[in-house]
Amino acid sequence: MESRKRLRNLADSIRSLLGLKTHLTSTWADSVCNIIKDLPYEEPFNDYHIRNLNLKTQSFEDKDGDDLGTDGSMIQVDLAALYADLNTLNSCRRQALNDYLDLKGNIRVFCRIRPITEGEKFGTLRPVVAADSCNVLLRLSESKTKHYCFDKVFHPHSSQVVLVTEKLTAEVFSEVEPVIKSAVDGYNACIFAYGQTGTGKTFTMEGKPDCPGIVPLAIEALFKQAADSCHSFLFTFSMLEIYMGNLRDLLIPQTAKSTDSVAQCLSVQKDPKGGIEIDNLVTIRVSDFNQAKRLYGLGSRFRSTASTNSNKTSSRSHCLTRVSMTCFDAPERRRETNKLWMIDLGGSERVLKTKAWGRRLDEGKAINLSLSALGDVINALQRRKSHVPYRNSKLTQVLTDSLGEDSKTVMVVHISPKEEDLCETVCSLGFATRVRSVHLGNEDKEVRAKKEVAMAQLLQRVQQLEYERQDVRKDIKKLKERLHDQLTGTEPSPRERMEVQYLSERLPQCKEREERVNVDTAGSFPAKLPRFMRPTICSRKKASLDEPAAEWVRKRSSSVRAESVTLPLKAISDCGSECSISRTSCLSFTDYETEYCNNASECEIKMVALPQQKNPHRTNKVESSKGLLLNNSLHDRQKTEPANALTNTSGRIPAIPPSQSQKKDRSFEHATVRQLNFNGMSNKISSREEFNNGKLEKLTTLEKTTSPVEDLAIIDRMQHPPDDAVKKKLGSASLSSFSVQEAQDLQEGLDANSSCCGTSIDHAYSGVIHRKNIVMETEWIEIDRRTSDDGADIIMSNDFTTNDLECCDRISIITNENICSTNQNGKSELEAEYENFPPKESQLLNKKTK
Ligand SMILES: Nc1ncnc2c1ncn2[C@@H]1O[C@H](COP(=O)(O)OP(=O)(O)OP(=O)(O)O)[C@@H](O)[C@H]1O
Repeated sequence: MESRKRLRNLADSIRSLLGLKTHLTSTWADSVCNIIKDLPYEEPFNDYHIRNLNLKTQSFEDKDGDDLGTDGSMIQVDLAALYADLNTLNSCRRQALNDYLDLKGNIRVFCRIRPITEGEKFGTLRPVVAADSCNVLLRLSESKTKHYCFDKVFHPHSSQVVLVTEKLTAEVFSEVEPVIKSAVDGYNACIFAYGQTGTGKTFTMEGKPDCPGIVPLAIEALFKQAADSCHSFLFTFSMLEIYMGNLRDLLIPQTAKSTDSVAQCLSVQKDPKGGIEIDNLVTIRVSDFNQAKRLYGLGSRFRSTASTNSNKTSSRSHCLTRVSMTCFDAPERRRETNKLWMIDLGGSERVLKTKAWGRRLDEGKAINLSLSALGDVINALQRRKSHVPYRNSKLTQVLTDSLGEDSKTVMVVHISPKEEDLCETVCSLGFATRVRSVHLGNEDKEVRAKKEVAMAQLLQRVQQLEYERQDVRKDIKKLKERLHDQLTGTEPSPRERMEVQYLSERLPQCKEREERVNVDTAGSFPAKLPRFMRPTICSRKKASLDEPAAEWVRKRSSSVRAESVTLPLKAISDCGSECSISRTSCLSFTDYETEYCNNASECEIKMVALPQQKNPHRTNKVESSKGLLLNNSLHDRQKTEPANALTNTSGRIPAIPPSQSQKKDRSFEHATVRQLNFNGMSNKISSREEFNNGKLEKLTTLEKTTSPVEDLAIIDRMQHPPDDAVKKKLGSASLSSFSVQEAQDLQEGLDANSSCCGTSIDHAYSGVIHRKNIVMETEWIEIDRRTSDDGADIIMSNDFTTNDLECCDRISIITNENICSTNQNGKSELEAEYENFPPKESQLLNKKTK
């Protein structure tokens, strides 16, 4: 009876859709229905969409019938129920988290106290800071103390990563994590590291290889949580610095001169709806954590740092790392595209104390000015002022759409425990209090205590929901496997049968929970909270609890959606990759090789795909090859510049492949840098350079191929100083970077431009963005990008770890003429650097951290 009614309705619908005037017969409708019913069902069963729910209903209805009660359809029904359950849990978790953050305040401020370092212990200094979990006590004098309150205080011994019950837990990061969850839920978010120079901002954000900081952990968490959700996300990565009020893209080769147009073409644009976009900022699509982490490593290397009186490797700019995420199939998210900003702010400093002058002074002033502007903006937001002075600095302009009521912000304020830094500590804590004060400042103790209880309950609920989600996901996985077995005809094992049995018993509980939650959300949440603590209409809207609110969110989201298109890239289309372009520029970051090149897109970016699999017959050719020279130029500007040493390539010196015993012989490592590099690369390429008539000459010869990793490890261990001849050469040499495969390609007359890179610092970077993304050098050269007093960017050296070696298929040598720029003592920076050779272990370690 029911099905007849449906058929009649269907006939009516079809008729009205087709606009037919004649009445369609039920026989015709029957036959259409049969056709529809017989259509193959192809769509993968991978989420909880309405289709599944319909299927569920239909299957339940048909259970009484004959043919739909099969195992396969039952599993599908169960899966649909589980997906629905997961969906419910997701919304509950999102809601609980938002309530929690509402109570905590959208701007949370933590304080981290730097430990006293080894050197400081032996001075006359004494710690002036005492702290408990939320308070900092500052001893201003013997009789006077000052008290500051924060959302959380990290003691000097608070470790970045700790081992708790055999599990690594990130102490600092765990406090930041709720913001990451909000980012997955579609909120814009900012995480700042603020503080006096040398107090550990970079340590907190970047960390070290053995104790990663907030940025790597946050990116990892983003990917994990996105994978755990039922949605598909598209992530893009960008990195820039704000140096002396100018935006610089850290993911494109930094030009040698800050006056270069490439360095200045980034500009902040605001669309009519308030969304902020940075024109020409390179945005690289990343599909997993490792890709993003590698990019972060690359960007960090190009950051402006310099030695100051306060910090040997002081960051002279604000470093902004942006991860944007887009999710099209989750209308309940706050925005379709949202951003997570992680910002390592430049160190605030008192000019009088640091005795900075010249460029260092200007940098310090620029940093202080923009920090002050940031404080003004956050303060205006906290006070809910009608005017928020975003336009007062580039930093706040860039963050306009990510700092505000509708965003989440965490600021970690860093202070030094030293007595001599007391003034700066007072300033930093004053800044932090100003940022935080209004939101929670005037609460009395009782109110605050109630709030704490409510927050603890909410947090507990979030955690509990998280566990439940994990359970459901496990169940889904099992059922999917079972379904797969069904489809492929594999017999279930007794254990699998038991699991399925168990799951079908669990499903009614899921349904129960769904109903319970529906009742919960219908009323106010959380019911036990006093009225002032319950979510406002606004926050309920934010949490998408009310249907009209969800509609509103959807409308809004279109306005904040980033302009992003995905294009198949010609050069790599064979490999099925894509290039995602944001506004003017965006790179897809796949495992294929990527190079920057002058004849590429508008922003001079070229994607190059080199064959991943080596052609076996090439090896022979390589063995027989002699005297190969690789040279390339990225920019026209550089093409016309005669300064590049690699253009002076007339000389040819036959390279003698070292014997195995030579490779292991440490004395062999005393040879010239380049020789060492390529000989180190498993005899694949031998390269020599010599000065002939005052000109640098370079010769590279391909030899035999063996595994590169093992031999490269030799380079890693080298700690010998360069000899005099090398030092001399470095004064005017340049950069070269190429892989064995590229050399082979060249040998076969393939595209020379795409096969190698490198004649200047820019090219060093092209060397970096390659399949394995490593620029490698000899141990005694470490990368440390500095900006000299005359504005030239200097890459002093490069560092790498043994882990890097494992995925290395490219070597770069950075020896740039800019290195010659002199320091205050009239010595070249490089010369000054070499005075310290051989570097002590501690020096190396110290440098590697930056
Ligand atoms: N919590 C910590 N534990 C161990 N070492 C730390 C900690 N915080 C800072 N350090 C060390 O102190 C030194 C300075 O730290 P860092 O470079 O991160 O300071 P910064 O605030 O970023 O300075 P700047 O603003 O000048 O860039 C580094 O050697 C770092 O390893």
